[in-house]
Amino acid sequence: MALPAAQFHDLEGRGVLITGGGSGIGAALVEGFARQGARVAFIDIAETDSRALVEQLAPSVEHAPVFIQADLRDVQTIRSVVDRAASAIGSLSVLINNAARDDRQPLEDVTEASWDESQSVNLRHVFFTSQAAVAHMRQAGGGSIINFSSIAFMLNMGEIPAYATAKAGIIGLTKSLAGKLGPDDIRVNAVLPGMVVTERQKKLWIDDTAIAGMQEKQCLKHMLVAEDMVGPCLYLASDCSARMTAQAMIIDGGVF
Ligand SMILES: NC(=O)c1ccc[n+]([C@@H]2O[C@H](COP(=O)([O-])OP(=O)(O)OC[C@H]3O[C@@H](n4cnc5c(N)ncnc54)[C@H](O)[C@@H]3O)[C@@H](O)[C@H]2O)c1
Repeated sequence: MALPAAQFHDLEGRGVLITGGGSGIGAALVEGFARQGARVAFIDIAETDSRALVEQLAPSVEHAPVFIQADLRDVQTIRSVVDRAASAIGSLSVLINNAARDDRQPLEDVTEASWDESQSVNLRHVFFTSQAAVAHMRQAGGGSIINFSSIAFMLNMGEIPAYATAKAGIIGLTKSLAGKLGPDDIRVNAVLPGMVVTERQKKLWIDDTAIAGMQEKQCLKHMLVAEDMVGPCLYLASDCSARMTAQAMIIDGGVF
């Protein structure tokens, strides 16, 4: 699957911040928005992949993406990196909270520390990054926040209690933020990907049998890849969805 051919002209020159943009779905989003002519900044903990992505894209897009290295588990640094991103790209109208880490952990092995770690990498930064972005969006006259949840929390998967909790929490957070920020014309929506086959997923968790098993459940018999998440996010970022907020959009090939 290639990136969508559609052009959303209102995204040209728009300030877009993507968390976890260095690899996987985030990297496809960085490329997808950059190819729309948006001014993209992305935050990631991983330097090598992120720098390689900027180098790869810079020659062929109007505005080279700006990479800011940070660990989003560290709440103290979030405000300063969001401010840095906004000043590097000139304004901030779109925030995509995509960073996460879907560690598996059997029930018996969960500790207080591992639970808190999971919430810090999968949920807490979604709130604090949004909180830091709001001032910039108000300045820009409005905005769109897109939060990455997952269908995983609806699949009764026993080995991901903390991750599933975080991804379910993102739906509640999305609705609360949408209620608070609607009067400022800041829209907040969630996306719930299905099984998206990325390099990391293949390396760590899924094999051909798992992919075939999920395709069996999907209405659409295609393997989902990172680029499949780009079109829905372009739509949610664009004025095409101007009256859509507090929603959760499932992109899973029709499992649910
Ligand atoms: N791949 C799937 O099948 C799938 C399914 C459902 C939902 N999702 C969601 O989609 C989003 C992207 O998933 P993905 O598969 O591309 O993940 P990924 O692991 O490939 O990429 C996540 C990115 O976040 C970055 N990151 C991780 N911890 C960080 C931290 N502390 N600070 C800053 N950056 C950090 C990583 O370096 C990486 O670049 C996630 O929110 C995930 O939960 C993915």
